[in-house]
Amino acid sequence: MIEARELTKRYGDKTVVDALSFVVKPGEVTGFLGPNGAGKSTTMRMVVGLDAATAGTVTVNGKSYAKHPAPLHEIGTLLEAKSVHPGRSAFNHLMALAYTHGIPRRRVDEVIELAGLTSVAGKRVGAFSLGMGQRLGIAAALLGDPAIVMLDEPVNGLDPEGVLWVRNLLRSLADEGRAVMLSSHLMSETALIADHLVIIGRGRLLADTTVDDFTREASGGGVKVASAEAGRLRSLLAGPDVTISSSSAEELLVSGRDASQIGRIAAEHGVALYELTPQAVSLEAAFMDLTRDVVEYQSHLAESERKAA
Ligand SMILES: Nc1ncnc2c1ncn2[C@@H]1O[C@H](COP(=O)(O)OP(=O)(O)OP(=O)(O)O)[C@@H](O)[C@H]1O
Repeated sequence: MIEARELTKRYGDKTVVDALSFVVKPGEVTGFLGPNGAGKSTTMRMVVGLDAATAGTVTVNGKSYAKHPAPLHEIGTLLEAKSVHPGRSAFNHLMALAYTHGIPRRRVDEVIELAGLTSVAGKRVGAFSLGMGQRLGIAAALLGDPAIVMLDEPVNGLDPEGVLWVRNLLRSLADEGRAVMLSSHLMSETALIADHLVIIGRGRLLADTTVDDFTREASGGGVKVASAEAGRLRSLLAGPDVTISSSSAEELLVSGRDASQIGRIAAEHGVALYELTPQAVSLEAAFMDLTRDVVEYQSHLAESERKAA
C-alpha cells in the first residue's frame, strides 16, 4: 500500500505538489492522471525518495521508502525507462540490480522471459527501441516480486501487442493482491486497466474515485429515451425527484429514474420505445471536463475549440 498524507513539493516559490493525500490499495489498479506538469512524476519520485518532500509524508507498506532494508521487494518502479547504462546488456542490467538484493539469477531469467526480452537479453540497452526499453523497465520493476508496482507511463512506445501485454500483466498483478499504480495520458487505455483513479491538477487532488463512478457522474446520470409517444411518456415518468428534458419531439433525457424503471413504466402503459440508453461519457471526456481549468500547457487550437464549445 502507498499512503500519501498532505504531500507537498515546492521548487522555489512554485508549489508543484500541493498537500496531496491518497492511498493506493492492494488488489487494485490505481490510475494516476493529470495534465502535463500536474505533478505526477514528482509525486512518484517522492514515493521512492528520489525527490524529498517539502512537507507531508508518503509511506510504502507503512514506512518511508528509505527505511526499507530491501526496497525492491516492497515496491517495483518504472520511472524513467531510459535511465539504464546504455553499454550494458539487458541481462547485465538486471543482474546488477539483482546483486543489490541477493536475488538469484533464476529470477532474472524469469523476468526477462516474462517481459518478452529473451531474444535481446544479450544486446546493449543503448540500441533498444523505446518499447524494448519499457519492457526492460517493467522487468526491473518486477524483479523483487514486490507487493507494490508503480509505473510512470508504462505503455509509452509499446506496440498494440505490448499494450495488451501490459494491460493483462497489471490486471493479474492486482488480482494477485498487489497494489498497482500507473500514470498515463492514454485515457482509453486507463479506462480499460484501472479500477480506481487519483486525478490531480496543478499538484492538487481533483478526484479520488472509481472509473465507473467518475464516468457515470460526469454524464449527469441521465437516461436517453426515444418514443413516438414521448409526450405521454413524459407525464408517466414524472415524479418528485425526476427531471426530464427533450432535445426533439421523440427524445427525452430523464434524470432521477434508471433505465429499468423507465422500461417497466413504458411497458406497463403500452408505450413502445425506440431507444433506452443510460448516458455515460468516456473517461477522456470526463477527464477533459474536470481538468479544463488546471491545464498548464495548452495549445491555442485546443483553447479556441474550447471557447467555441
Ligand atoms: N527539478 C525541478 N525543478 C524545478 N521545477 C521542476 C522540477 N521538476 C519538476 N518541476 C516542475 O514541476 C511541475 C510538475 O512536473 P511533473 O514532471 O511532476 O509533472 P507531470 O504531471 O509528471 O507532467 P507530465 O505529464 O508532462 O509528465 C512542472 O511544472 C515542472 O516544470
